[in-house]
Amino acid sequence: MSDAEISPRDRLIVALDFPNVAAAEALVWQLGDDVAFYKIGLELTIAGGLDFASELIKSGKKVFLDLKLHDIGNTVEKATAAAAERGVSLLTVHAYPQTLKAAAKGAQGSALKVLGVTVLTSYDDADLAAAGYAAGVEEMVRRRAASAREAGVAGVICAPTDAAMVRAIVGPAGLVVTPGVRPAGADVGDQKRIATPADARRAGADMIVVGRPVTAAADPLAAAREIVAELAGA
Ligand SMILES: O=C(O)c1cc(=O)[nH]c(=O)n1[C@@H]1O[C@H](COP(=O)(O)O)[C@@H](O)[C@H]1O
Repeated sequence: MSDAEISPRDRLIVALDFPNVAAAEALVWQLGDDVAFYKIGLELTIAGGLDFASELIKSGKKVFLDLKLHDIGNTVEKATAAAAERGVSLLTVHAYPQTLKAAAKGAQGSALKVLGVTVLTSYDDADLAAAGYAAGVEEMVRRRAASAREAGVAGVICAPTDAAMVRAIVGPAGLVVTPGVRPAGADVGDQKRIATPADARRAGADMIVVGRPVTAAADPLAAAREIVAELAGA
């Protein structure tokens, strides 16, 4: 499917960051046909989310398994192959060359798309310095996006504020997915590098990941619909 053929609805991935499957299930039921793509991350995975991922896939939804893998090559390769076996569409690994190459190998021959996490959207230059890195966010994002391209994974996760720069590195075929998305006026929470859905899309994001602005909204369905409408207009 070419980029132009992806509908605005399919560009929204809702993050099911819940402490149990019942809460995630209730939200999916509430959002109905308005949302087709869900992200299952660390919290829900630990609380039974893997079986729930299989159920979602069976019901026709797409699943992004956000495990942000980072380990020795053999472990990453086998874990990626296991995720592919489960039928999830997307899987995250941290964008270190060894890890990316192992994940690319594990996904070989399957429909699974591996995304390399560049620099977390909750990090700024000071956070990288505190972690011992000499490079700032921009240099690190550039380096990691290039590593993802060189390893041959499907794409990257980056902040919407980095999307244009990343697009230039990964090219038109690379998948650019951006969390850290906040509709105008929404609570920022722990995110530091953010943009609105329309700005993320205009900067070159193929898909956006949204959690709390939908899951914590008084009316999650209305919030999701507004985001899809904003994407459609961008
Ligand atoms: O890989 C991710 O999805 C991710 C990468 C990143 O740099 N920042 C980031 O926020 N995320 C995830 O995206 C979601 C954002 O959630 P909200 O801040 O509630 O919209 C969370 O599930 C995060 O785990």
